[in-house]
Amino acid sequence: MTTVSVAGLRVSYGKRVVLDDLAIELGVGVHGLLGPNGAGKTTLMRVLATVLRPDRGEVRLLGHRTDDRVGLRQARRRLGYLPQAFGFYPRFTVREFVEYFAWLREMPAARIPLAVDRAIERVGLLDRADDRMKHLSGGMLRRAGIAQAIVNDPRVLLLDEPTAGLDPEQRVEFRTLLRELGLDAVVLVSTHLVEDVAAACARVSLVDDGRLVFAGLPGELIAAGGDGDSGDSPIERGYTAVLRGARQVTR
Ligand SMILES: Nc1ncnc2c1ncn2[C@@H]1O[C@H](COP(=O)(O)OP(=O)(O)OP(=O)(O)O)[C@@H](O)[C@H]1O
Repeated sequence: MTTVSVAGLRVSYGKRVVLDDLAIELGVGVHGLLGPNGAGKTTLMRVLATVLRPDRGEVRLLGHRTDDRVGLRQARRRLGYLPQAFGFYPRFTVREFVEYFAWLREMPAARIPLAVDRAIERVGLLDRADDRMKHLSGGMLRRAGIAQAIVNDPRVLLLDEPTAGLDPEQRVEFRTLLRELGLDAVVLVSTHLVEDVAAACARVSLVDDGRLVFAGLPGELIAAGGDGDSGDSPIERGYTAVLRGARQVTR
């Protein structure tokens, strides 16, 4: 079942059009979002997270249109979002930080304490729950960010470069968490680590210069690559082959 659907999406910053007539449909499961620097991944995430209003196009989250006030509020309650860069009050503890997002997403007060501890536990930060945010390492901050994104048990979870700064052990644990979350939610993960996609994503989309140039199974992306394509792994070679093909078509 499609739970996120975008059609005819156009977004510009000033005169620069960064997403142009983009359409994408996502169902339950983990989806990887790949693309070069500046391709428009974060912009797409921000539109889906309802923090950036598109110039035009239709965005539906869990059946709700985001240009409708009532629908927007309903969708936001079931949304989780880890931005690429996120702010926080440095004196908040990890627990206070996650609690704050539970409250923002209008969770029933009685459910918050358990949900907060569960989210912190799932990212492996329970032993640091009472530490102030300003005392965390970069990778720990990222994990606190993931905890706030999942605290409301979201049906649509948007993670913008969640593995940036995670050590290899944490990255492996995070992939396990992703697969768990993807059992009953739409999870969209943007990353530059093509290997994360091969390991944890059921489907993959590739954006280049504001356009969707590939959507399919990781195996299909791998199959697109050949020995002559650059890359250290089969999926990296598929990635460069698809980009090269898309750029030849537009020239
Ligand atoms: N606030 C902004 N104002 C003006 N231009 C912007 C703004 N945010 C992004 N852009 C431009 O929009 C384009 C798409 O940026 P976006 O951050 O969505 O790409 P990305 O695929 O997430 O890149 P990266 O992999 O480097 O994070 C880029 O050309 C970028 O310079």
